[in-house]
Amino acid sequence: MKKNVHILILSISIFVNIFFAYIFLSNTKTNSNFNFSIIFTIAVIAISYLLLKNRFSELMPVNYNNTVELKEDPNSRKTNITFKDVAGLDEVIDELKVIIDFMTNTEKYNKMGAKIPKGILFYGPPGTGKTLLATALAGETNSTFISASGSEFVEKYVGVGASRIRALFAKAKKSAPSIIFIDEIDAVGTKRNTDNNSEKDQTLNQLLVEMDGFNSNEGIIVIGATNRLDMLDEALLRPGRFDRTIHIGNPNMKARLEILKVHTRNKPLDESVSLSELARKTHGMTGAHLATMCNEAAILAVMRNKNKIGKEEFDEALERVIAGLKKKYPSVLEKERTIAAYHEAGHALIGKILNVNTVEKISIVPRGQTLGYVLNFPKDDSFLLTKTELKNKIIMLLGGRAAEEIIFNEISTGAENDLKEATKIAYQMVCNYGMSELGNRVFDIHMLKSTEIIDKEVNKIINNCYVSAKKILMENKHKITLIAERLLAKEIITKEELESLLEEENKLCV
Ligand SMILES: Nc1ncnc2c1ncn2[C@@H]1O[C@H](COP(=O)(O)OP(=O)(O)OP(=O)(O)O)[C@@H](O)[C@H]1O
Ligand SMILES: [Zn+2]
Repeated sequence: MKKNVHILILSISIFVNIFFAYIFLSNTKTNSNFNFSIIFTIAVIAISYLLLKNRFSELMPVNYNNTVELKEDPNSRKTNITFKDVAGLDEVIDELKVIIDFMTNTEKYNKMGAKIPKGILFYGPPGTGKTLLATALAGETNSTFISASGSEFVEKYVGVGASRIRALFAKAKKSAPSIIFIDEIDAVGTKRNTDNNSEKDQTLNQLLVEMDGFNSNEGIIVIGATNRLDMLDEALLRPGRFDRTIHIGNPNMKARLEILKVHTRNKPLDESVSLSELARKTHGMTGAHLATMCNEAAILAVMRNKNKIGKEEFDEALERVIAGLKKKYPSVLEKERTIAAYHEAGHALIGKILNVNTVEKISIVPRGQTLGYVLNFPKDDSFLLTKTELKNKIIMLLGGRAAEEIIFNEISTGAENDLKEATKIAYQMVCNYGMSELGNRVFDIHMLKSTEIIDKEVNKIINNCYVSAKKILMENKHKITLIAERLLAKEIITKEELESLLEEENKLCV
């Protein structure tokens, strides 16, 4: 209520109070008047008291009054962060542009009867910019950014998770256009139990109900973020809910350079600082690490009374971040990176020499559990594979381990998936395709009393293929080194780069 109205009411009630007190004192002789005066006086005093109480409580400091609602909710705000603040995620940003167009030109889509996704799910390692990207999307579309964390529904608000979800959506509708961002959505979104009764499941059910309940043209987009896509309940990923999933991975060297540029944008840098050199040295780091590193370097420069941040500060800041990382993932940065480079070079070189698949890209940018990978596709959609083609596949799969053995005289656990795949193909050759010395027949492994004869044939195939892999790589040892060194310097080699690298080498050898 407005302050002036309050004062007016108070004055009137005091005046009426005095007036009736006067009537009461002058009319005590008649009983009915007496009773009326008493009741009325008490009522007026009570009303005055309540009004006064409210007035005082408004004047009290906020923390004495625990029913006061925060006027400015820090979790719901307009933001001026835009895509200019997000670096190295150009492909993701391109994908999000259609959402921006929808939120800013809703009519155009409505006319065509086009439905835009209600929910987008960002998944990938921590610190890669998922929250930042969601905030920037709100900034670009001038939407209200409403954020919540999945864990707060089940930890902080035990028993009220479902109603918090309802409130979240109600707030979003009231302040549309808006973006609801639910970080750590896995805390509420993991697969449900069959009894559906737990606090988490009730919260998840409410989230599903709310997502079904709003219309995509109401100007609300829900963005979820998780590091564990595999743990989510499928119901969340159904059309009309989080039907777009976007992977946000660790940045490669080019992306790291862009991120460094963003985080040094308003920092005075000394000429000695080379951002590309820093991008090269920060392999395995996320955007969050890079942001921390730039900030640490700036703090060091202030402490040293410098007016510009120099190379020394960056080197020291880098060491601090790496020291933190090393504690978390011992030796991921140098030793494993080198092993990964030679391992992937082994796969790629054999793929190229035996013409197995088209090698599209070789990378040692860590992804999930793997430290590197060779992206390769079959040359055509062939339905049939020959025995030689299957064997060549196995040789290529074993090329990673063979390269490790040749170069380091030691093997690592990095070949686990390769071995699984190679063994699977070898079993199929023996049991399904009749491609072993056991003849042109199939075997149902579950019907056999002993798998000894099968295992023997499988071992023979694998061992022969491993010998072939080592032979090929030994004959081309300098090429493995060439590819691995390029990988260590650039992290990613494209199909074209691999071709010209090997061509140059061939010319030199002629
Ligand atoms: N691509 C990027 N461009 C610029 N800055 C980035 C980028 N990625 C991360 N950062 C910096 O790191 C900070 C933390 O990133 P953010 O919180 O968005 O990561 P996240 O993926 O949401 O992590 P989490 O999974 O831990 O919530 C950002 O505020 C920003 O300073
Ligand atoms: Zn491998």
